[in-house]
Amino acid sequence: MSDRGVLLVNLGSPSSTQVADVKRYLNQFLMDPYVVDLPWPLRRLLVSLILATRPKASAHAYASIWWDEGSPLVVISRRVQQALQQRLDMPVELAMRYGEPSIEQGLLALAQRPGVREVLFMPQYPQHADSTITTSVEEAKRVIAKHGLDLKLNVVPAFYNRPEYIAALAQSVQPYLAEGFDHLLLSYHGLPERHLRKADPTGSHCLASGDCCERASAATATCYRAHCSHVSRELAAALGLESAQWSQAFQSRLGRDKWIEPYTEARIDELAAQGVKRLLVACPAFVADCIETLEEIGDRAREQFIAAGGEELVLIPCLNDQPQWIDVLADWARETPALA
Ligand SMILES: C=CC1=C(C)c2cc3[nH]c(cc4nc(cc5[nH]c(cc1n2)c(C)c5CCC(=O)O)C(CCC(=O)O)=C4C)c(C)c3C=C
Ligand SMILES: [Fe+2]
Ligand SMILES: [Fe+2]
Repeated sequence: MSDRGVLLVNLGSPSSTQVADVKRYLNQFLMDPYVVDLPWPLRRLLVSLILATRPKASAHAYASIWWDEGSPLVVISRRVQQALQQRLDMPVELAMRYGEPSIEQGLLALAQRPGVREVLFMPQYPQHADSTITTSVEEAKRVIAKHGLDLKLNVVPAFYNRPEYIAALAQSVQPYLAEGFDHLLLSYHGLPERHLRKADPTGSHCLASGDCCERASAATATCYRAHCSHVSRELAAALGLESAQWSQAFQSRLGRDKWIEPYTEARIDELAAQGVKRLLVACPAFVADCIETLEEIGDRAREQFIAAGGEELVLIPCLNDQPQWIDVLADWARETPALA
């Protein structure tokens, strides 16, 4: 038996679609200083304002996509965990940064497994962001210190540039292209521009010019937008697409700050105005379908596109528990070098 265990980590969902549960989840999520990066008093004030109205609207949105077994994100992640467990000779646990199963529960479960001393910490995010990966790693460190766990954390980094990920994504998108399409929109989760600047170790590269993300720099290693652009370019190349056949945009903006552009909402209207009738949308910031894909794109963006003159918007499912993706995760778990 291995001295390693795997912890798959994703964002998490409310425990139910009740407004009170959604409110509790949003409070935990938005009070995370890596997500709303304001000093505590301002963060508390802003989040309290958001919590006055958003839980009701979000609960309604969650209810529209909820499955009998629970939140799609958590149910799919659980399926991935189980499928991965069948391929690996080491324990595999699932954890969510917000809600349950928590990172604390996941790490404690691994710590109780005889012989496990190293955790392969696998955040399920293709692109780096402090609001996703950094906060999860920091939470894991906090839990290890709090319980004095004898566990080493081996973090598998964002995989935007791993050819196996691009190949699995291309394989999942290809059948939809084969059915005919006018345009493929790659819609990524958005991020406040301020987060990009903060993550830039050079302090001067990100957003200094329109094409900063197309040029290699010391900032590239932690630049969310550069990672998205990399995935888009590589995916389009793998699919043999011409530049006019696809574009990239950013969804899910919250609040009044400037987030990275172009916004998906604006792009949907532009594409309809350009005469696109059959629009395919893939969401490569997510490996599991969730409220952001199923409700925001599959329901709301579809309605918007049709109202603007489009005929059909097809949401391409995330990698979810597709076998080719589970194989990739299993290979990465086996091949990640042990910590010294
Ligand atoms: C300041 C707000 C937010 C930042 C920054 C942010 C970054 C970010 N999020 C994801 C992935 C997911 N986000 C999801 C839901 C979601 N995201 C925000 C806000 C920010 N996200 C909110 C308020 C919500 C909840 C839903 C809503 O009320 O609209 C989800 C889905 C969760 C689910 O249960 O299905 C995912 C996944 C990434 C990758 C990211 C940074 C790049
Ligand atoms: Fe989000
Ligand atoms: Fe950048």
